[in-house]
Amino acid sequence: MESSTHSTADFGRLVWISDDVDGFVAARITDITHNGFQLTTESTNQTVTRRYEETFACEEDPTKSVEDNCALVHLNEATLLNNCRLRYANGKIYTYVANILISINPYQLIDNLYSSETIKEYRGKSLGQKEPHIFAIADKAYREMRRNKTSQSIIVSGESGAGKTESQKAVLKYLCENWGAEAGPIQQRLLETNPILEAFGNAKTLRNNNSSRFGKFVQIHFSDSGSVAGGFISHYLLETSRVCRQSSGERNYHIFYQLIAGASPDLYEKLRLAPANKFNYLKHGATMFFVNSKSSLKIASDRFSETDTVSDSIISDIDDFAKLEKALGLSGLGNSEKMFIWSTIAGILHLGNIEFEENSNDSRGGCRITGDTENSLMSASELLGLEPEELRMGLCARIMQATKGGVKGTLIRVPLKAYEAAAGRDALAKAIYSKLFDWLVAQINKSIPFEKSSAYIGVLDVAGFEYFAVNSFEQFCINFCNEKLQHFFNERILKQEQEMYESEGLNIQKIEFSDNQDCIELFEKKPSGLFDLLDEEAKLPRATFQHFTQRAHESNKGHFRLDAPRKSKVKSHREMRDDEGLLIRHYAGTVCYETRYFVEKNNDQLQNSLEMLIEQSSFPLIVALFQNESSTGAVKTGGRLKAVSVGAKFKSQLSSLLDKLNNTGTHFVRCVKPNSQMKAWQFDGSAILGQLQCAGMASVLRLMQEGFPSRTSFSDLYSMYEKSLPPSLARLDPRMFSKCLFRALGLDSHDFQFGNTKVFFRAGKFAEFDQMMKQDPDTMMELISKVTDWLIKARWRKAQYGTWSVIKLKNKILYRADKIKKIQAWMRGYLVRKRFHKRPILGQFLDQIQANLGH
Ligand SMILES: Nc1ncnc2c1ncn2[C@@H]1O[C@H](COP(=O)(O)OP(=O)(O)OP(=O)(O)O)[C@@H](O)[C@H]1O
Repeated sequence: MESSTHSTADFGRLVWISDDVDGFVAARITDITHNGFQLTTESTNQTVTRRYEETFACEEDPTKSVEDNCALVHLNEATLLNNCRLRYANGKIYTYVANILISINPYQLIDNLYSSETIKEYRGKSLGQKEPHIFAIADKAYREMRRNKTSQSIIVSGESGAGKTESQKAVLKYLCENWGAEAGPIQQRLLETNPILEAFGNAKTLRNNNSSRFGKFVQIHFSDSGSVAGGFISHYLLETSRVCRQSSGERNYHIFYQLIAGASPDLYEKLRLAPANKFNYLKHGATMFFVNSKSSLKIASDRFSETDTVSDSIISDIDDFAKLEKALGLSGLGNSEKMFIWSTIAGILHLGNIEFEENSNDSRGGCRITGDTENSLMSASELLGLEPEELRMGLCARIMQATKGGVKGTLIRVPLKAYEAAAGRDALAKAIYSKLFDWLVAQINKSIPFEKSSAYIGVLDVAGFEYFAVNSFEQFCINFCNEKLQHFFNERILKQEQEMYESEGLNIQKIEFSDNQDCIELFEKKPSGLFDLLDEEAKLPRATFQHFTQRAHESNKGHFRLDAPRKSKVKSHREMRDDEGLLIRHYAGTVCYETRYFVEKNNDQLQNSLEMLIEQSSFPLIVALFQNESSTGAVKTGGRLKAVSVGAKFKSQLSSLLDKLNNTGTHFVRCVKPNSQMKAWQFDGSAILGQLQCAGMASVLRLMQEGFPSRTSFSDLYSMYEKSLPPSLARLDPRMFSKCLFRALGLDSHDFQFGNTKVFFRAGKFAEFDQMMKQDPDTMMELISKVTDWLIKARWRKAQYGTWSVIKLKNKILYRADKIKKIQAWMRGYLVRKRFHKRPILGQFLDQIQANLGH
């Protein structure tokens, strides 16, 4: 609790205490001990004790909810959780914490929430003027882009299934519907990017039926006149391991099922498709289709692997395939390109069905393709434009360059063991899929070009912090990304904010927050950083994950953020050897990474023989996929192409992303997953609290409680109004003008503070601030007339005061003259009395002397 001193006045007071299930429950203080409280819980009437720091101040009326959390008297994580809970129970998924939007997934479509009518209602409205909404954030970003002439980013974060992608789609829709009309077909194409990205980049996981397995930054570019000019999508870290293997209950990328469900009979036949359970790359995960009972399209009965289906409000395999076809067409892809995509996807499925066995006839210990999967070899070759024999050779042997023995540089064929061939096959499938994804994004970008952009609004949607029972290289990269974003958030919201208060001379108490720079350095510092060590390991002739892990521990001995797995609180992690895992203390919690496949996953380059094989494809598009330098992540060094590891590529992508973010105005949307069962309107307090904490909301709340989240400089405010000002106001200096504006609006002096160059608003007062900053002529004229009125009244008051002062002064002067006369008279009398009073004494004294002398 904020105060450290507690007295009997606390008796009977309601506070929030932590609770394993609800996050916090209300309880009344019944006694105070030397280190904590004794309390009775409100709901269950139980007596409990808690340390002081485990209790949080509660509002006088805990049933009162507010749109902006900053309007509460006590800003802490308990009141935030309670406010969100109350709002969610009333069907409201959005809540502000100052300018940050919290969005809690309803897991149900809410009528009219994203309709065109709602879009109209939010246009031009300040934050706080209407109910909290993602549209209000989009509108704010747009207005700030126009006003400040700088690009803006909306950073949408949250764990898987929290609603990031839906939020991003809503922003896109809002911007396109409001300012996209002039962009013509580009607007439609921008909106149609989602079916393509989702088909190839989303999959059903245990946590989300439509989980994006890649990160993206979608930029909408605007012309000088403020209309949508085009767009650009950057993507990060597609989860390629999913192409070959999924956990039980999860699916591969949607496209595989969509193609099986939606292909016309001819296409189905041509691609030699079959139900999902006939393909190795699909059958280990869930094989059911997503269906929509209301759809007019029905999946042919012989395409089902199982009778079970899944229904989801958003996904339907057969309908989504139809949408995908349309979207690809809108993006400018013709029938031949679509056919290339379908045959590549089917080719990957058949490739996955090729199996290997050791070849006892091969004296060099090689393997061969099993007899009953020869058909799959034929199908895969045909669909990928390869010669079957070339594919067979490419898979069963590796081509290497001789470095000793014989002529140096001679190519030699090294036969592979069955398991090595299977690994090569999977690597090939993953490489083709990820290059296809890169190519599709590049096609989308080509279809939404812009000639001239004056600024953009970018929406960042990347996976939030992840922590599972087993954490591998994917979580390692995602969590590193989240550390970087958290650092950015800290810098933007917390550190810079406090520095500014100081430089502006505002007396705000310093808020402590945990700086995660040391954790970032653990990952990226040269040469001891984990990414660098991983790259170094790959250069060794006998690279092993154990050696990498050992070096990671040795090079970072004593690092606060790194420990051996045996220090973990989880038993299964403690059983890991020191050279098998890394225990990393992230800002959001400690994660134990199993390093087993780190080296392989970091190096996803295809063996030369497979790369050469693909180059021989008779399909130019397949060849082109692998020739695109930017998609391979290769860099030119001294005229030669040098392969870049996954980690190094991701690190450089992230650094350019952060450069972009640093140069834009930022808006944060924190998405929250309300429960792990994906149930509509179920609020699991404890899980939600954990997410709010991970999102750094506790420090924000403390800062907001003390600080002033909205501000503008006097000169900006003045210059915004300058052109419309009448001469009587134009004469004022910017600071004076701002003061007049504030007085005219009747703002309470407690709600704002004047700094050296800026004026600041308290939390919860954004509506007034934004009203002032709105550049629409009507509002400006209204405000100017208010200021003029106020100024006339103020001058009249001044004149009145002046007259009164003159009259008062005259009276005062007369009064004082009268009094002075009295004082003078009294003084004169006193002095005279004093003089003559002394004489008799002196006379008596002289008489005495004479008498003495006479005798
Ligand atoms: N605003 C919303 N209204 C209705 N349903 C929603 C909303 N937001 C999310 N959902 C539901 O939750 C599901 C998951 O949302 P979404 O895919 O946006 O999560 P995500 O945070 O992007 O997850 P991931 O990181 O796994 O991609 C959606 O498919 C949808 O069913």
